[in-house]
Amino acid sequence: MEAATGSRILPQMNLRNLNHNSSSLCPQARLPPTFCNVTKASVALNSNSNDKKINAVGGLSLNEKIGVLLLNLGGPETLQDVQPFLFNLFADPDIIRLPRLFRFLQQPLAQLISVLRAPKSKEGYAAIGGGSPLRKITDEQANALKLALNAKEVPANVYVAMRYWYPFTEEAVHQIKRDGITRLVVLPLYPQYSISTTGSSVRILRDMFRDDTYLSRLPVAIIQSWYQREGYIKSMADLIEKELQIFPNPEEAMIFFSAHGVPVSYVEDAGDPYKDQMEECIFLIMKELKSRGINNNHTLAYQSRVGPVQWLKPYTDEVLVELGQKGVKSLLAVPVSFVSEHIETLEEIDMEYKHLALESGITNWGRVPALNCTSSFITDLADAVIEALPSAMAMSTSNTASEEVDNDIFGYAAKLFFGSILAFVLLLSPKMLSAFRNNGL
Ligand SMILES: C=CC1=C(C)c2cc3[nH]c(cc4nc(cc5[nH]c(cc1n2)c(C)c5CCC(=O)O)C(CCC(=O)O)=C4C)c(C)c3C=C
Ligand SMILES: [Fe+2]
Repeated sequence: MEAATGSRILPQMNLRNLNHNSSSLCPQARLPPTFCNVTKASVALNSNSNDKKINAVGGLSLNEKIGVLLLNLGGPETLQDVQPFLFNLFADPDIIRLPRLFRFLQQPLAQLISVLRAPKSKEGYAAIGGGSPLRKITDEQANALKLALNAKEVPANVYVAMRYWYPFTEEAVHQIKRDGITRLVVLPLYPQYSISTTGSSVRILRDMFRDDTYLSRLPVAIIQSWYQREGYIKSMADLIEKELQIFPNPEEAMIFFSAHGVPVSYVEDAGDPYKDQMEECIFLIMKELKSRGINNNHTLAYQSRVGPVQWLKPYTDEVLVELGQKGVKSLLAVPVSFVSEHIETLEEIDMEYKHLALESGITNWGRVPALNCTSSFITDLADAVIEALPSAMAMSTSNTASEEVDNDIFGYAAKLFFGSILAFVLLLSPKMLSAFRNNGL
């Protein structure tokens, strides 16, 4: 079982500094073991007496019908879609994290915030052509991945499951059932794990799978994060190296990693490993660049904050101004949380941040494109799928992470207390609500 135990999808298990309350939970974010430990999962496969005919891919049966489920966020395709898309996003308890007692406020709050936010979002989508390119690019990535898997003699169907817009996760899962898939790999298109992205999509998958006879028996492997994979790191380094060549003095350009932010409370209270994984990811990309003789200065900042709470710092807009004031003249922006072009690269970075940087004294601006269908990257995703396949096992029906956390009386009391304050602030303070109209306060 070399593919499962030696897999490069496992090293994230070694991350320090993660917040675990229970040894039976997954280090990524208090998930049940089924969702994280592919090494354990491989035991289940070995004990499957139906696997008589064995093929080259980690001892799989030749009769397997393999599926790959790509998880992504989704985006509005037209300006009319923007408010309902935002409603779906803010109605997600992994995005607006209310304590249980206040969950009844989730939908009314989502309605309110989506209506308040829609004008600002619409402006952004209008500036990039009237809608998100995410569906088109994700479909292209799915096709490219299918071809890459075929080239490696692993025929598979590749499905796209969006969290907040079409094609919704439910549609993809129904298609998987209709196609009679017998083994599934779940691959989030987020290199780093966050409760708000991969965590949220996996939570709804788990709910769907638990309640369905066919799905609850389907062997599934979930790749929680893959930012450490050599193929991904090298592909990112290739893009950076190429883009640096465009600067008049490439060695003088500051490499500016701009990651999507999350509220600080995700990391500090809920144990989101996102920040640790992001920092390690940047370290690995810089190490790869150094091995190629590229020793530019670099920095990491967080973009796209929404609402009246503290997000991960430093903030991209503030750092850009500071760098300009300090005399940095050349800057290469590198979006690093996401592998497709989307509103936050095409509008926020290419328009808003570029404008701010030039205004602050930076004269040479560059931006690394998103990986999209870069062939070395797609080939690496295909390898990740193949390595994960042998470890697929049926999803367990054990308690969900949130149920376990909610059993903690002190956590519950704290949630009640902070929840009351949050509800008060959100519902009674129009000033705070206005924060959702713009980025941050
Ligand atoms: C309010 C909370 C939000 C959290 C937490 C969050 C985390 C998060 N998001 C991405 C990637 C994407 N976000 C996108 C759109 C988007 N995200 C939020 C809010 C949060 N994101 C909003 C309100 C929106 C809508 C756009 C806007 O109004 O600013 C998208 C889709 C972009 C598209 O082209 O349609 C992506 C992708 C990550 C990686 C992340 C946490 C790590
Ligand atoms: Fe987002």
